[in-house]
Amino acid sequence: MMNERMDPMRKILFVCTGNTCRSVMAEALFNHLLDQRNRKDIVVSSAGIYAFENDPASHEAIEVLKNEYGLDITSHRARVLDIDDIRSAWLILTMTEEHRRMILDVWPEAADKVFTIKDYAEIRDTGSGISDPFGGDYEVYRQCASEIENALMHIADKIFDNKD
Ligand SMILES: N[C@@H](Cc1ccc(OP(=O)(O)O)cc1)C(=O)O
Repeated sequence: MMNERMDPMRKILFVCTGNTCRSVMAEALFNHLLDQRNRKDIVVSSAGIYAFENDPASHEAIEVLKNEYGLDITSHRARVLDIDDIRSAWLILTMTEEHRRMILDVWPEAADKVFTIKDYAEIRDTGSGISDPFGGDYEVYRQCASEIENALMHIADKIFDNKD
């Protein structure tokens, strides 16, 4: 992986399919974690492999983040992953193995910085993916956010412990 001393702002990019549910929640939850730990050296963003540009976050994702975490994602607008994202990212965390493979099919040069979020968090439970909550109810989204949050806490510990 790129030596972080080359760029004081490390960019972490979360990727899902539509950039209206999982990666948006991951972006907001990780930003929240960074605020809590007073880390200003990491920039977070998100994108989707098949996003419809400018779609807002899904209603359920907005409600879950507001009610369960006090976070406002109403200003989010979906966007498609592009080459600039790939080049500028220090770390790219995908929701599923399929997302990871799709990225590497197009940009094999990114192999050393693309991981599924669960693999990078070293969580080995029921498979390596965060399932798509699209079309599910509030509880499905609440569980999805909680699964993402758990992975992100492991990732924050890993990044900060190893890189300080
Ligand atoms: N299934 C949607 C696209 C979509 C897929 C997944 C999805 O969830 P996420 O943002 O977590 O990838 C959002 C939107 C459609 O066909 O309109």
